[in-house]
Amino acid sequence: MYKIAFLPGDGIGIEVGNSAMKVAKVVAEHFNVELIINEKLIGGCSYDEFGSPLTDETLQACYDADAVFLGAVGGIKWESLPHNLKPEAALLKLRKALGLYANIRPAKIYQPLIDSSTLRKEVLQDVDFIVLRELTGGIYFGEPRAYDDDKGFNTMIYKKNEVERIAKIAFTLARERNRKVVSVDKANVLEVSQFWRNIVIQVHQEFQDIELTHMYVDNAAMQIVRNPKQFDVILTSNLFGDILSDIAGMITGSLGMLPSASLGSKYALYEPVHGSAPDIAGKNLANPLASISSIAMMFNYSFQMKKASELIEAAINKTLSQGYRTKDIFNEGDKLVSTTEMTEIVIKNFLEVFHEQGLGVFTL
Ligand SMILES: NC(=O)c1ccc[n+]([C@@H]2O[C@H](COP(=O)([O-])OP(=O)(O)OC[C@H]3O[C@@H](n4cnc5c(N)ncnc54)[C@H](O)[C@@H]3O)[C@@H](O)[C@H]2O)c1
Ligand SMILES: CC(C)[C@H](C(=O)O)[C@@H](O)C(=O)O
Ligand SMILES: [Mg+2]
Repeated sequence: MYKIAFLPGDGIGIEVGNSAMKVAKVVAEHFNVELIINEKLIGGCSYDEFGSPLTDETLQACYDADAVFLGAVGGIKWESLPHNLKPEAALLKLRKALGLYANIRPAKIYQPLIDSSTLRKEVLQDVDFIVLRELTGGIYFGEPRAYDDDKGFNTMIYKKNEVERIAKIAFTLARERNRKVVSVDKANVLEVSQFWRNIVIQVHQEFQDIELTHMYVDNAAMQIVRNPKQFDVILTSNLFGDILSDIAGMITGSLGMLPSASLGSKYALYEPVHGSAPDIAGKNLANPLASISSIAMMFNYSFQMKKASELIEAAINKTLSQGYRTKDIFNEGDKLVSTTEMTEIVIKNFLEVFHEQGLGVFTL
């Protein structure tokens, strides 16, 4: 039995969150696992209901769960609230409270989408890398921070143990992959980045089988678009990782394709990389695949159900190879479908790949 804290949030978070839960239920049922889904408010909708974007009740539901799924938070309606009441503050507080310092954002090209990107096919073929973003430190959390009529400031700060633990994760992940880590920083300008680089080099002493290189963040942004195949694991700080992972999103054709896992020593949260997309919210247009793929990561990392995770990914691939596309990845000749239709087709394909593999009575 596994407990999921389900926080759909705002905008398309609700639509793609529902898709994710539908898939999770079907997958669990077929693997003979009981899922208990505990739905709670977070973000703007929580502010509207309780005057706070993150309540103790929601936080407690996350502490009590085996895994958290979050849709997205934010929207125009809440943009002028004070910083601590903004929907986004809830997400940051949640990440910090759960100690989710390691954010894994895989950028992998789904073969059927190779012609849908704004980038050329030859550039994209075989691209498969991870942006490993430090998630509970850096400028997102540094003090002091404030603004008034004359000035605004934030503090980019990293402590030794924060860099050490994320660097260890990077090298460990690389060991299971192609054994290459590029640490991305701005050491030519920022002291905090020089410190980051020094610590990464120190940690690397214990991982001599892994190739370590360093790259400035401006160059890295360019290299991801120029030649993404060169990357295996990109290790970077909170702010740089936020920006680089959206760039990496375009490799997959759309932000709506990019999943993520945020892990700490005790808790785990899964969410699509994209936001609440106010421009398409409530129209059944959103691409649910980033969320469904985040569910695949949940089954893999939190429930240790690798087979289930692989079959979800196989179902996504099959759906795409059949030509089904939401609007964000649609090209002439494709079959245009809504969020809910895409979800139903992925579920149908999951059932097919499940039975094709002769897993009719799969028990863990
Ligand atoms: N994790 C989160 O909750 C999260 C992440 C990013 C942004 N946000 C918030 O979301 C709000 C909107 O931010 P934004 O517009 O900069 O970023 P966004 O990711 O919401 O949208 C950027 C663009 O991508 C499109 N898009 C995003 N996800 C899509 C999907 N699944 N299917 C199809 N198209 C998709 C949108 O329509 C939009 O054109 C803001 O309030 C922001 O703070 C939240
Ligand atoms: C909504 C915002 C707080 C968040 C971030 O900046 O971390 C988002 O952009 C993301 O990438 O998860
Ligand atoms: Mg972001």
